Amino acid sequence: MAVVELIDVSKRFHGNVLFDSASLSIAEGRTYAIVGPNGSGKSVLFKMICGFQRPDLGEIRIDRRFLSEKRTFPADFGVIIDGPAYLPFETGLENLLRLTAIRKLVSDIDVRETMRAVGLDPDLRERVRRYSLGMKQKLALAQALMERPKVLLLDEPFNALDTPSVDRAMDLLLDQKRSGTTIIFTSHDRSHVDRLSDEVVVVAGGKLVPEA
Ligand SMILES: Nc1ncnc2c1ncn2[C@@H]1O[C@H](COP(=O)(O)OP(=O)(O)OP(=O)(O)O)[C@@H](O)[C@H]1O
Repeated sequence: MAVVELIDVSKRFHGNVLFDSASLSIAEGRTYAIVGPNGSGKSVLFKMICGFQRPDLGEIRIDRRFLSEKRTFPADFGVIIDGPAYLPFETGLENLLRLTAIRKLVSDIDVRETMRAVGLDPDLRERVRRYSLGMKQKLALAQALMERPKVLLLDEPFNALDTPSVDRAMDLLLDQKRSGTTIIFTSHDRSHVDRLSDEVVVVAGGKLVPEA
């Protein structure tokens, strides 16, 4: 079964048609790059997959294994969409530990290890409010990866990262891919798309079209 399936999904805002009966099937263990110009609807697509926004028409099916018991949104996905809201007066580690305390799937040691893996010092006393753009992006990556989800939904995961940090993030995601994680991501950088993806899907004319 597909991990995520979009069936004839339509979505518009104030007459601006983003999706017009678009369909897409995401197979387990594959990595998909979603590409398209600014404003074409990539972030809206991700929000619809997560259940933050609803399609006007059509259906989005998520494999039941990834749905939490009482809810209909995919709790078991690791997600980066629109920089998550952190508590500005707490450190990066404190913010992440608040999140892992909800489900208790991983230990404090695991969280520290994930922070180091993305290039953040877990013992840094700096409050998140003082973080640079790149540090916030690393925190978002750590947040998405820390509970070792089987599906990653990453809107611009390499945004604001310097070259060594992009390489580090890329290696981490390639590791995830090798271990069978399903990844859906966007990037405006073709070299990132080529290095990471198995499939490229283009948002064009309201449809989701596999790149030839
Ligand atoms: N909640 C909303 N209400 C009204 N319009 C919205 C809403 N969310 C998104 N839009 C509009 O939908 C369009 C697509 O936005 P989206 O952020 O999905 O584009 P994108 O493909 O991710 O672009 P980029 O490459 O710049 O990140 C934009 O014109 C945006 O203004």
